[in-house]
Amino acid sequence: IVNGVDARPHSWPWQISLQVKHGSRYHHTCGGTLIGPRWVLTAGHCIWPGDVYRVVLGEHDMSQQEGTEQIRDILRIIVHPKWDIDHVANGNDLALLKLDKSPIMNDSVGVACLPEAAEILTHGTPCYISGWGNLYTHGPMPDKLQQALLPVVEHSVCSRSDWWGINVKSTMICAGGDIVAGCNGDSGGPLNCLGQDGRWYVQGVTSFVSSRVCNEVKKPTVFTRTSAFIDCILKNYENV
Ligand SMILES: CC(C)C[C@H](NC(=O)[C@H](CCCC[NH3+])NC(=O)C(F)(F)F)C(=O)Nc1ccc(C(C)C)cc1
Repeated sequence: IVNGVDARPHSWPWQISLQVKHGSRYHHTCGGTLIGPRWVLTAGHCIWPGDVYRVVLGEHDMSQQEGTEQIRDILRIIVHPKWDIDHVANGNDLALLKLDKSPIMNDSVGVACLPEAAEILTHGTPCYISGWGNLYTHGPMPDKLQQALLPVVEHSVCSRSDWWGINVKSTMICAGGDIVAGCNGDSGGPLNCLGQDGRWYVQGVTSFVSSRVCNEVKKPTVFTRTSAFIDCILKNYENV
């Protein structure tokens, strides 16, 4: 996250770190959201066939053992059937991970709320992006989870030709701008938006930013709109 701040530890208890195995060590590759006792939602572009992953929950400072971390292996990975890594602008940048067993729910680990199917964010809804992505383009990863308030950019603006144009679909949400933005490593993480009921809802899954600079003017961060995939998510819930 570019121009974010350290999150208060465990204030986004559904935020997970998706870690990929290289040799004998695992390292953070993407964010994700715990949406059920044994289910994590992340981005399709985070999953590479043949790689081995694990999920770390209750994480805050990656450089410390804080005693709140819980590590789980993944039983099953379901990438959206229409996700195409060569056509990120087509959308469907989602994957579901089934954990081998549920983590212990406590102050540091909890399940996120998902929006109603087809729900559209009202203009000006406060949304925070969270993640351990780069602090700036080609910059370092932070140790501590970062967060930033991202203003939602309505579709009519985001799809202007000098903004994202036709690369942004109605199944996506744009948020942020030339100050705050997601960056490499924030992929798959949540866009946390405050609901009318005072609860936080995960309205987006971090998908892409400009390939030139993470916080490029008129290229806000683009998220997969979770409310467009509720039926799809729930269908998998029951079947696997
Ligand atoms: C150095 C990084 C930041 C490059 C940048 N990466 C990204 O935006 C990757 C997702 C890449 C998927 C496709 N390979 N996502 C992220 O970094 C995230 F913002 F989610 F954290 C990118 O490729 N962005 C991109 C690629 C294609 C498009 C087409 C829609 C034109 C737009 C942006």
